[in-house]
Amino acid sequence: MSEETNSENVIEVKDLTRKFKTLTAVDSISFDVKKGEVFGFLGPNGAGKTTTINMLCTLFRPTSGKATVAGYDVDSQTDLVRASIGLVFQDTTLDDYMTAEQNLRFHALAYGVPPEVRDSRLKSLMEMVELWPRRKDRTRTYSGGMRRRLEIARGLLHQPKVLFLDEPTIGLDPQTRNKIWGYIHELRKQIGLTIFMTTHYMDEADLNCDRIGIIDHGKIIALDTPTCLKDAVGGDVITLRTTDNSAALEEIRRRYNIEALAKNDQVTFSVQGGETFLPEFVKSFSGQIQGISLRRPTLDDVFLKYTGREIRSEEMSPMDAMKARHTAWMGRRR
Ligand SMILES: Nc1ncnc2c1ncn2[C@@H]1O[C@H](COP(=O)(O)OP(=O)(O)OP(=O)(O)O)[C@@H](O)[C@H]1O
Repeated sequence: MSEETNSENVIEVKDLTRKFKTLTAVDSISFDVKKGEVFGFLGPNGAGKTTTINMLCTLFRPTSGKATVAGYDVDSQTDLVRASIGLVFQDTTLDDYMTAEQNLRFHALAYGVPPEVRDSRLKSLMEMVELWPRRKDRTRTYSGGMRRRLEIARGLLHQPKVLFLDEPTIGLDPQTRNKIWGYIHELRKQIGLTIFMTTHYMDEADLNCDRIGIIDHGKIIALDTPTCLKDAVGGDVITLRTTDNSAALEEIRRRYNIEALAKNDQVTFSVQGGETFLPEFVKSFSGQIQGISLRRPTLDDVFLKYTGREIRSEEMSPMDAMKARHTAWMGRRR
């Protein structure tokens, strides 16, 4: 029996925590995702995105806290949660020696898709991801982009309420990335599917997500629509290079009461009405300006505002990330 508390929310997360020995990978996070939303989970490598997805998909048990997906508890109603979700992970989980169609048929059997709808569903999903003509080919002959598209089709075969996508566009060419976003938006429009996805790509999240949660060191540091997150940066972003950046920081603080950030030989700060501020600033600045630019804030600026760091500054090794994901896929609930 569903325990849904708010029919609008397809995912509800309260104080969810996951520890690995002494490391707290996810640290008491709380958020909700509404039906039909494209919700993006954004953060640097090792921030806790995949661990969160793994808990919501019932692959990892929470250390503490609670989460429901489609109204079912991720810890005590795992089978019901699994039947309600589709999964697409970064690393492929297709069987290379089967054809694309066999991979999908196998999934349909495993998920108990009724035989009378199996063929028509399979065809329409393979057509959606433009792989119907290649259905008889073994997936080991598929490109990375084709595999990801097939995995999306497979994840939808049992008509889940939520599709979880872990870095769905990582490593793909721009054309395939656009296609994948096209499918996601189409699915949301046609069947009101809820999408929960993780990404490092700030620009994609900005363009495509209804709301974004930014996670860092296991904690959600900001959560809102992309527009509201960027508005909170406080205006236009000015980036300045001078011969003496500490003197520049001091002058900006003294004259404008703004705490600028010095990073990578640059000083960054934000102001309202950048177009009028900039010429006035250049005229009256007492130091030597080597370069200056003005732009609208991006989600990178949002991350910088809340953490004082750039999102790409901390990278977990690819091997580390692969190991974590492999462990999850082996299905060991730990
Ligand atoms: N199975 C595991 N055993 C031990 N530590 C783990 C395991 N899985 C993840 N971790 C650690 O938990 C932290 C969060 O990892 P997680 O994979 O959730 O981050 P992420 O934000 O998804 O990173 P990425 O963007 O690289 O996928 C990292 O420090 C990672 O090393």
